[in-house]
Amino acid sequence: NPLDDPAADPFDLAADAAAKIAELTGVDHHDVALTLGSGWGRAAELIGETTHTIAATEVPGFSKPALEGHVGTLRSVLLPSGKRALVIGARTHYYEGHGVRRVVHSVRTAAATGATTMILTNGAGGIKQHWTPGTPVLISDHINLTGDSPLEGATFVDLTDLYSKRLRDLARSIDPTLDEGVYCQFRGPHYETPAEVQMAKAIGGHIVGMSTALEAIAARQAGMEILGMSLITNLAAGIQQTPLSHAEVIEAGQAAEPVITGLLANIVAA
Ligand SMILES: Nc1nc2[nH]c(I)nc2c(=O)[nH]1
Repeated sequence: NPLDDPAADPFDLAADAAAKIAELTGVDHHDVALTLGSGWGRAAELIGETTHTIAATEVPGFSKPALEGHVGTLRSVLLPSGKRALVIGARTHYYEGHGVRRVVHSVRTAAATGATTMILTNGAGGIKQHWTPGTPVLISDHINLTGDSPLEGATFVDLTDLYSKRLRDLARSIDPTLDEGVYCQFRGPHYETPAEVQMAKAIGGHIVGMSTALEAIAARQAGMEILGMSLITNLAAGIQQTPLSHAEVIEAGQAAEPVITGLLANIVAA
């Protein structure tokens, strides 16, 4: 992967990726980009007409996803409004150990296609007791526990209102029952111990996951407005009395799919 070359410029590679997407789709500008996390995979079918589907491996800097449940494609979707959405079904997780540049390449590429709104979705563990598996929640802020950053050098970027309150209010105007919470990104790939979940709770977290925070920082650096949403597919360790299982996670995501993809379709159409 060209991003593995320390001498490579990640922004040049994002521009190359955007040019490749334009070449392969004939679409030279996208307005909004969506990253589909566990359980959100079907959203592209509901938000508009998918006119082009590209294998992510055909685009510079993207790689085959390590996680089943993630499709390695990029899709250009024509929205009812006539705007264009770039749907990223090829998320690289930080726990894959390929470095943070690979994790945020899709966001930088989306910005290079012209997108000014970045919608980051994920599957995550819930700390609030009343969140049952299959509950979608808005991300109000994050706590980055990775100890890493996509920003390099003296790049001091403000992260106030990182998860746009305007877009959260828009989402709530569509579904007033939507709750929100602070997302804690752990490195993973292991799930948290009950003690780590209690730590996350003690420091003000409501959601635990293994993605999103680093992508959001890169999206802010690119000047994008960000909406983050988590599908609570399990209660975090210790909050729920039974052990976590990946199978349970996939199952809860599938059950919630029609609800959350309809929500996403309405938000994007607004
Ligand atoms: N860190 C973390 N990530 C997750 N992703 C999903 I789906 N559930 C979890 C969880 O409980 N913890």
